[in-house]
Amino acid sequence: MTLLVQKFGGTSVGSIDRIEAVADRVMKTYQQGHQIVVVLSAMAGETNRLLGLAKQIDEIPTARELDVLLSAGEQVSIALLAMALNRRGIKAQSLIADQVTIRTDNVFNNASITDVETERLTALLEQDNVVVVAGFQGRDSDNNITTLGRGGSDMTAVAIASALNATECQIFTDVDGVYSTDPRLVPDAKRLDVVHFEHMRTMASKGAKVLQLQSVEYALQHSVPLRVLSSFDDGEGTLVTFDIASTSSIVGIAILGNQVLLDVELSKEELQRQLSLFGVNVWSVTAKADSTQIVASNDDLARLRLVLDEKMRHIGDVSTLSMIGNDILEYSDEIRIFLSEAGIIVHNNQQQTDCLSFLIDKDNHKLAVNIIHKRFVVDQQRLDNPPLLAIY
Ligand SMILES: Nc1ncnc2c1ncn2[C@@H]1O[C@H](COP(=O)(O)OP(=O)(O)O)[C@@H](O)[C@H]1O
Ligand SMILES: N[C@@H](CC(=O)OP(=O)(O)O)C(=O)O
Repeated sequence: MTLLVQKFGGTSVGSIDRIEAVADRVMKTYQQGHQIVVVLSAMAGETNRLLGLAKQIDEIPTARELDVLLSAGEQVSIALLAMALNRRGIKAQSLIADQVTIRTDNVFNNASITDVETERLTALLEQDNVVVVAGFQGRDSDNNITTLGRGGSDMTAVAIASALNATECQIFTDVDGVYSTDPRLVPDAKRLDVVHFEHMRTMASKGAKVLQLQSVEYALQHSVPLRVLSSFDDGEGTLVTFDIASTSSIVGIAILGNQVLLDVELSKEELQRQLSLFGVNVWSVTAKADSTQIVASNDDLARLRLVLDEKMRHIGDVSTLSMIGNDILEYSDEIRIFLSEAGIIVHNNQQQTDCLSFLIDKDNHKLAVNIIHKRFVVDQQRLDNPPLLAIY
């Protein structure tokens, strides 16, 4: 008998019909003789709806109360799925994180899991229950509700899979695996059968939101077998693996959107001091002649305004385009030329061993990712693997 942890994201449980479809899928796996812990996100749009309510009260709501509010979304979806399974004659119980217990540190809104108790999960599994656990939430050492940061249900699933030594942690979502780039932006994107953990980590850190970054890092550290699958269709999905199996040097392209480029009339040192004092994280800090440019998340704009006030000027909405793979640093100049020929301005660029990143205007990111993907993924793979000549 194998033990599987199956996580279903917001779109996969976005309506009663979708929850019924998840129940059918879970029932099928259960009837094949597997033990299953299901981890659910809130129904699609629900976390944002709750966030919107909070912002009507306060643009920067109290962090503790925000977690009490946002964690409510997952409590709804787990109860509905457990009911749907019960109605099918399957024993199922839903548990919020506090009931499991899933312990975290005390960083409200962005907590890290420190420990998952297995006693209650194991007891329920041994009594043939499907256990349906609320993702995204935990409990700190003072008994407060915490949440794990956006996309945090992936983290819940991986931590439970690790604690229970599950055979596989399966992340079911609205695409049928990890692609060479976001298939919603690039119709030509290719599904990867396997992707190496290190590359997956870089892709997640650069905006490929199909897996949450912390969950990939946790799975890597704790050797949790991880697979991304479609909750809509059957198929093998993408296995995130420790073996290096990729034949081509370029693995994929990630886009990190929702960023702003800001110019601040402060020295780099003074700005960094202010940011760390107020605990605001920014992605890049570049000293200019009389000011400092930073790239930050749009979500932090209200807090940055509070800290920096009139010293801060909003230059524009930007995105980071990153190409990930082995031995790719040699492509840097070629990509810059290619982008400039397409009329796309590169505000800044960075490189690390397996990744090249370019900061571009948000309005250009769809065009940029499409042309870079065609030139460096589709055409390159054609060159690497020419089609065999047909012999008649
Ligand atoms: N390289 C990629 N491969 C697959 N999907 C990607 C990639 N990059 C971005 N995505 C996006 O990730 C989405 C799935 O993540 P998310 O919306 O968080 O799902 P869920 O609601 O199931 O947690 C896909 O719909 C797709 O648009
Ligand atoms: N509901 C949370 C947690 C989550 O993981 O959601 P999803 O799996 O839909 O990305 C969020 O919206 O961030």
